Amino acid sequence: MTPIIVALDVPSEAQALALADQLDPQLCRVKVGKELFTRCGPAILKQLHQRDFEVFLDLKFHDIPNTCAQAVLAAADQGVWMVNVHASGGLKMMQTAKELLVKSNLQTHLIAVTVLTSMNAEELAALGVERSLEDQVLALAQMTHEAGLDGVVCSAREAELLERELGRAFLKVTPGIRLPDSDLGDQQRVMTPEKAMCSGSTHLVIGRPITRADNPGQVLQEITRLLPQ
Ligand SMILES: O=C(O)c1cc(=O)[nH]c(=O)n1[C@@H]1O[C@H](COP(=O)(O)O)[C@@H](O)[C@H]1O
Repeated sequence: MTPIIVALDVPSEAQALALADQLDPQLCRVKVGKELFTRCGPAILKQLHQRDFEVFLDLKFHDIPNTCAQAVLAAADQGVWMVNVHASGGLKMMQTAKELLVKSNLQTHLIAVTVLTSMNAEELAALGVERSLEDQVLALAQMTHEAGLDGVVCSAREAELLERELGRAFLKVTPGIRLPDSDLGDQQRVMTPEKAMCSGSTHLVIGRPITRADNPGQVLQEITRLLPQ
């Protein structure tokens, strides 16, 4: 199965479906994030499922344990393949969400965001975090692992460290993927798709390099060809 997840970061159902219709569900999964979901609601998930896409619902929940767990359950009840929370919500928040999924017999993958790929070491320090960026990613990933979640969102730059410390089976879902000629945009910790896969990423989240291309379907095919088999 493909490691590529295309981020459908567009403001309407029509635009999301027009984009999805240019992508092959054999070559990628899709991600519905805060912008699209807040505009379209769960209807967009149904439309994407009807087109045979597996969906990562990226709403990055971060709340008290009960509220977060119920939101994760609500997401999983829509049949999504993956859902995420912020690891900085803490061990109890993550454990409660995982326990509710297990109790409800739902197979949805639950992962946690460590340090956003748009952040650099200075910005992290400005939040009052005294550890290095890598140590903070590792500490949050270890907590996520302890809580029994399936993996983390991190940058590909930390994937090798996490594979060493937490194993291959623990998912490393890495946004901040850029082609050599892509604009960085707001991303800071970036890597190319091939390098990311060789560094231990298990999944690549790719938005603008595909969605802003003249021919998104063709760029998806080209990236697929570049990946190690
Ligand atoms: O959870 C995420 O998906 C996420 C976490 C993170 O640390 N960084 C990050 O960029 N993302 C998401 O990944 C996507 C990256 O999009 P592009 O920068 O356009 O490739 C966006 O939809 C972000 O919301």
